[in-house]
Amino acid sequence: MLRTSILFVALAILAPLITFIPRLLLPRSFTTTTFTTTFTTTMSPPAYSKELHVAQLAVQRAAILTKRVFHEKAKGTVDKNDKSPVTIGDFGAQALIIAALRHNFPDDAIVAEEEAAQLREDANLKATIWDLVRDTRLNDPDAEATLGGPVRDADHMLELLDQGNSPGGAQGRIWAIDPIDGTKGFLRGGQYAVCLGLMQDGDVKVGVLGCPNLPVDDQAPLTADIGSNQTDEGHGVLFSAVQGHGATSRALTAGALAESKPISMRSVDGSSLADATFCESVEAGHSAHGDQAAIAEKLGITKPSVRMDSQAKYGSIARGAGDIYLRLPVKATYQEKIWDHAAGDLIVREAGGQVTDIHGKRLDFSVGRTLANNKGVVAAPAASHPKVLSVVQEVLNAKL
Ligand SMILES: Nc1ncnc2c1ncn2[C@@H]1O[C@H](COP(=O)(O)O)[C@@H](OP(=O)(O)O)[C@H]1O
Ligand SMILES: [Mg+2]
Ligand SMILES: [Mg+2]
Ligand SMILES: [Mg+2]
Repeated sequence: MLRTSILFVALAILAPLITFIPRLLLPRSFTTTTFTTTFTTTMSPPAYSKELHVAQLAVQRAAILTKRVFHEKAKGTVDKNDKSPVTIGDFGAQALIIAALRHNFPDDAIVAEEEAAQLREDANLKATIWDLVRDTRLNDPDAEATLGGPVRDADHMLELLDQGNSPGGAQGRIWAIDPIDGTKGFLRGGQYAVCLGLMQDGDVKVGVLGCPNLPVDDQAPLTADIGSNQTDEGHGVLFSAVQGHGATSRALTAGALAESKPISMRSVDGSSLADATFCESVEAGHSAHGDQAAIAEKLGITKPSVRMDSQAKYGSIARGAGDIYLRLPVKATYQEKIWDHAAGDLIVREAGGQVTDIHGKRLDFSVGRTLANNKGVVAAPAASHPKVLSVVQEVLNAKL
């Protein structure tokens, strides 16, 4: 009897200590939900995991729509005020992505490239885009439910499209959407990308790029050619990155996410640049081909440049299919748009690259809808970036 009482008293004294000491020893990321009774622990989810998941599915769903338009002869092209083209694919993809973001993150701000004004004045255009948006869904019911299911009606589609009008800036959570980057490539039958990035206080935290016309194989040689059979199973890549967690690629699907693989840039240092592959825009109006050729020559690069539309360039160098991406300004007054770079900048840096402007400054996403504080883009493996940048400056200074 006495022994049992002593045991009870000892247990009463020890029990709180047994539950308290392990809490002191565990890192803060562990939550001790039912610790006192069962000693089981659960890890808190990695940073931005929900945002990443929603972004990946939203890009996949939008890419289903863009692929349908890509394979049609009539892509419903209209000219925007700045004379650049926009298609029914751009509008439809943007509406679908904003619908998914609004469903999951109703309080977040959105900076998106397109707006609904032209659709409000053109009933046929609105109806054509609505047909596409209404009929596009992921073939996995859980994945589709994650995105909130179909858009309600054509008028709601217009309201969604116009919700990408945030001025951007340095505060809070802001998504950047380029529903089709490389619209000119899209129209030509070349590369294009569906792009989505999340910024927190002006810093890119999540980046996702859907590239329907890139080969799935990370090792496939870098080429502007998308292959003779564009519906080929071997095409379509989804690149992703979360700040501090590396970059991945996976096959782009029409339903649930495929398995991912980590990606990294090739290790090219300043002394091995002769073997490097550099890529640049197809459009001569978007970057200075002549300056870029002079830089490549000074770096001792012998292979011709690979010309490719869209942020597929960022994805391609991030997975080591190419090495350097140069985007030197054609016009001193042009301001790059944040949606043209947010996702790609993070994916390249998380894959072991460095991305700066021609002055060596990191791209600054905190000053509005454009990269007003930057000029041009120089992206390269981190070890060779200083050398590439010094040659960029040498060539540009020689012109002054
Ligand atoms: N003068 C210019 N200089 C640099 N970029 C430009 C430009 N005019 C348009 N662009 C941008 O270049 C993007 C395409 O890049 P790339 O040449 O790498 O394919 C376009 O995106 P959209 O196609 O989304 O409009 C557009 O925003
Ligand atoms: Mg455009
Ligand atoms: Mg773009
Ligand atoms: Mg675009």
